[in-house]
Amino acid sequence: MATPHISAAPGDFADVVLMPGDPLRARYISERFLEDARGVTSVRNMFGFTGTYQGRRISVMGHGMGVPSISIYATELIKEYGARVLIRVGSCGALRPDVKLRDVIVATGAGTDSKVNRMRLLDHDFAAVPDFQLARWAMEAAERRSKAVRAGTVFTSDLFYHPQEQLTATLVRMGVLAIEMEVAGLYGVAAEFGARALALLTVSDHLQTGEALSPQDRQTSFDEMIELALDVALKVPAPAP
Ligand SMILES: O=P(O)(O)O[C@H]1O[C@H](CO)[C@@H](O)[C@H]1O
Ligand SMILES: O=c1cc[nH]c(=O)[nH]1
Repeated sequence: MATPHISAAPGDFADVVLMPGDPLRARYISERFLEDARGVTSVRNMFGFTGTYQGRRISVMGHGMGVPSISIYATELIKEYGARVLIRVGSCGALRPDVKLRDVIVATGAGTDSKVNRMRLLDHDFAAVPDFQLARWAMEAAERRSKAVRAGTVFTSDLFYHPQEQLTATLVRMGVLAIEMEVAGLYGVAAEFGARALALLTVSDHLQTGEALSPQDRQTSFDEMIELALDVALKVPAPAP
């Protein structure tokens, strides 16, 4: 039962899928955190793996860059492979001075310049929010691990190189923490197909100061975010066999 973009067999994916943008980060997560992991798809080198974490079956798959890309993979995972919980583990650019490099953000809502959610909702604005329980589990996990996280809104842009010079200042004025390229799309797909979604984001660069994480720092910071995502995954009741 391959789809146009996923070559896995039925049952190859777990009900919970962690999704980084970069497929190589998906491979890294499977090697670093999962036991008995095996590759289940590699169409276009968008790698997906399934294994276990503390005995719980979990998958991890890259989603690429941008709303169209994550929309394809999220839709096929939910509709064709039975995924019920999608957790984006991504990077983002900080907008506000009080948001620092390495901060982990629990994206409690996402504004966007993408039109996809308006296409879903008769051209009206859609409230792109995560599943509340997943977000709560993420906050509780952060507290247990004594990891400070930021909960707040982000902005999902179709353009990495944005032509509107006033965008950053306007988003700061609206209290938006960070900018990235997929969250609003993920929350829209989940809503459309009755799945649950959450996005955790690590601040990899700062739009105000120009600072950016070194590759080494990037790795360490992402590990902390992935541990939180896995804590959330462990809370999701496993499907009946
Ligand atoms: O690191 P990921 O998860 O890909 O996230 C961010 O990085 C990419 C841009 O460089 C976009 O996908 C953006 O959302
Ligand atoms: O989409 C992104 C990701 C990281 N930093 C940015 O400025 N934009």
